[in-house]
Parts: sequence; C-alpha cells; structure tokens
Amino acid sequence: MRILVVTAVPAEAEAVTAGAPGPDVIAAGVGPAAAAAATARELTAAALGGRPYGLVVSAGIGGGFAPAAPVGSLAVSDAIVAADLGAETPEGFVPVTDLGFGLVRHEPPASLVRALAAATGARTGPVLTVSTVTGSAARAQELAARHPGALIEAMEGFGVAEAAAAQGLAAVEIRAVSNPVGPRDRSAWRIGDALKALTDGFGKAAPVLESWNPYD
Ligand SMILES: O=C(O)c1cccc(C(=O)CC[C@H]2O[C@@H](n3cnc4c(=O)[nH]cnc43)[C@H](O)[C@@H]2O)c1
Repeated sequence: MRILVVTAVPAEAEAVTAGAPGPDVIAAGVGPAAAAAATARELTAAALGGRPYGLVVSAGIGGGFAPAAPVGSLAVSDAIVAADLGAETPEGFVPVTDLGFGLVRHEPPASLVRALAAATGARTGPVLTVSTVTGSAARAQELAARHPGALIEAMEGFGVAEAAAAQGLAAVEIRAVSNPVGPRDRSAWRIGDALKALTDGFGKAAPVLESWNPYD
C-alpha cells in the first residue's frame, strides 16, 4: 500500500525521510489550505496514474499542551480537529457543525493509532489544527477547555484529513513537540530536538504504516 506523508516545510520532510525512506513525502506549505490543496493534488495525480495511495499521514513539528505533551515528545492523533473553524458569538465560540455546516473532526482508525503509539511510545490524543499560532496563556486555556485531552496544536492536519476523506482515505497525524502552546517565547523553541524526535518516531512508525491494512 502506498503512503503519502504531508509536511509543511522541507526540513520536516527531510526529517521524516531520514527515519522512514519508504513513503512518499511532500512539503505542502504552512496552514490548512496549502496542506489540503497539495494533498488533494498528490492523491488525485496518483489515482489518475493508476497507483493510488492507501493512507495519508500529516507530520511535522507542533506546539504541545502542558503538561501532557512536553517539548521533544511525540504525539499521534486520535482525532484531528479544526479548532478555530466556526463563529464567535456573545456566548462564545461555536463550531461550524453547530451552525449546520461541514465537519470539524476526523478520527483516524483506532487500530492504527494504537499500533503507532505502541511502536513509537508516542502519546495519543486530539491534535488541533489552527490558522493562528497561540500566543497567550488565555488562548491556550480556552483551547484546552474546549478540547479536553488536546495534546498538540499545529496548522495543517485538518486540511490533510479533509483532502484524504474526500477520496475515501484514512489520515493520521504524527507530531513532535517543538514549543509549548502558550505565551509567545521564541527562545523556548527546540526545533532541532523536535525534528530529531520526528526522525526517530518515523523510524519506529514506518513498519506499522507499511503493514497497515485498511480492511482489517
Ligand atoms: O511566531 C511565533 O510565535 C510562532 C510560534 C510557534 C510556531 C510558529 C510558526 O509560524 C510555525 C508554524 C509551523 O510549525 C507548526 N507549529 C509549530 N509550533 C506550533 C504552534 O505552537 N502552534 C501552531 N503551529 C505550530 C505548524 O504546523 C506550522 O507548520 C510561530
């Protein structure tokens, strides 16, 4: 089965390939729209070429919610959530689904999530997709309260999962934590550590991804 891994930037793509040379890996750009567009393009081209993909992985670095996801740790999504897709109202944030539109959540196959966590030692939990990086404690608390158990905040997963779902494919997100979610502090970023954790994680995840059977 062919696997497509979608990262945002080339450094993440190189970190994934260093650990797992098998899957095809692309750097789609930052944000959910770029991620969705590039994922849809790759999946469609592969299907039209008669070599369709069977599984899509959103991968990269991300912010970790404390204390569950410390810097340098790895997380596997049990849900991929569009955390800011909705409307602000006097009563607070309302997701688009409550307004009668679309989706705000994709759930990867539970057996795949379990197997990836067992192989890599990663934590599992919701991974949030946002269009604005959190920069305050208040915003971090608001997101954590709205999404109990949230581990990670990043910017691409929901776009990747939407494109995969449009072609009937499962998607899962694998993120290594580069910074805490909270007040902006560029000195707290540990991008090198996170990219290394991503390489190590994909080294262990590769056999699980490559042997996964969507029909099991
Ligand atoms: O300028 C800042 O304060 C800032 C803080 C964290 C990340 C950024 C980025 O622009 C990186 C976006 C890029 O990296 C992923 N990422 C990494 N950490 C986070 C985060 O805490 N929240 C959201 N996204 C994050 C993201 O998936 C993008 O690909 C700037």
